[in-house]
Amino acid sequence: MNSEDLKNTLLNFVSNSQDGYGIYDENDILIYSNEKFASVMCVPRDKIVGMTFEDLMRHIFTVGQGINIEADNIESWLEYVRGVRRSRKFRLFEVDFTDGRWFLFSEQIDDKGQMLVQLKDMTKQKLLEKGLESSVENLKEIALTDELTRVANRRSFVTSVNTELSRCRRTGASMSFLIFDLDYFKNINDTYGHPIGDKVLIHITQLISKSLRAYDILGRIGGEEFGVFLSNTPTDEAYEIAERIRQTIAESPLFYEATMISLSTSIGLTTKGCNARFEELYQEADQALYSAKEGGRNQVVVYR
Ligand SMILES: Nc1nc2c(ncn2[C@@H]2O[C@H](COP(=O)(O)OP(=O)(O)OP(=O)(O)O)[C@@H](O)[C@H]2O)c(=O)[nH]1
Repeated sequence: MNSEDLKNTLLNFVSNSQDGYGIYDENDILIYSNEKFASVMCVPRDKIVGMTFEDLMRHIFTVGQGINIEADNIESWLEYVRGVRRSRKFRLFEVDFTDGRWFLFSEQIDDKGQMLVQLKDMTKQKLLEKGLESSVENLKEIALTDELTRVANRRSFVTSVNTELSRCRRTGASMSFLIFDLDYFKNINDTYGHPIGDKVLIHITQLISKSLRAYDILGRIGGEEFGVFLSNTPTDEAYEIAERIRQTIAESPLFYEATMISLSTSIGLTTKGCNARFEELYQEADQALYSAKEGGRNQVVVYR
C-alpha cells in the first residue's frame, strides 16, 4: 500500500470509528472532528470545527448536555482546566456525562502542539466496576457482621479489639472487657423453640447496644455470648455500665404472643492495661463469667 492509500484508509477508519476523534491545533482550535466526536460533544460536525476548546466547553455548560461540568461558574472551571490541560504530552482520564454515560478521554500532543483527542465509551465497564464495588462492599459487610443480630461477628470483633488495643497502647490508658452470657438460654429454646430463642438474642443485642457509648465495641462472640470492649474505662466505671445493662435486661422481658419471657444475663468483667492480648482479656473475663454463673447468675463479677 502506498502512503496515499494508507492515509486514505486511516482517515476512513477514523471517520467511521465508534470512538470519537478530534484534533485541536496549537491554539486549541478544533480543526478536525469525526461524526462520533461531534455527536458526543452535542454540536453538529459543521459547527464544531473551528470552535476553540474553551468556547466548546462554554457551549456545553450553557446547554447542560454532554460533559458533566460540575461547577457553578464556567470561567472558574476553565481557570482550573487551564492548569492541567496540555500539562503533559499524554493524558488519560475518565469523564462522566449528563446522560449517565462515561467516556475515557486520551489526549496526545505532537511536537507542533497539535492535540489528538480520542473518546471511548466506557459506560458498560463503569457500570460493571460500580456493580463489583458494591458487591465487594456487601461481601465485606456479610463477612464482618453476625447474620442474626447484625452486630460484629467474632472475627470482626477480635480485629476491632486488637486495633483498639494497639491504639490505646500508645496512650498508656487502661480498658475493660466484658462477656455477657444469657442465663438458662437452653431452657428458652427448649420451651419456646429456636425461632423465639433467635428473637431473644436480637432483643438482648438491642438492649446492650442501646446502653453503650458510640466508641464502645460490641460483638457476638459465641451462640449466646457477647463481648464488649470499653476503651479508656477503669473497673468501677465498667462495673457501673455492666450493672446497668444487667438490670435493663432483667427488667425487659420479651413479650411473645400472650407469653412473657423473663431474661437475665451473667457478666464477667476484667480491666487491664492495653499491652494485654485479646486472648488474655477473654480468658480473664470468661473466668469471672464462670464465677457469676456459679454464684447464682444474673450478676456482674469482676476478675480477681
Ligand atoms: N435460638 C438460638 N439458640 C442458640 C444459638 N446459638 C446457640 N444457641 C443455643 O444456646 C444454648 C446455650 O446453652 P448452654 O450453653 O447450656 O447455656 P444456658 O442454657 O444459657 O445455661 P447457662 O449459660 O449456664 O445459664 C444452646 O441451647 C444452643 O443451642 C442461636 O443462634 N439461636
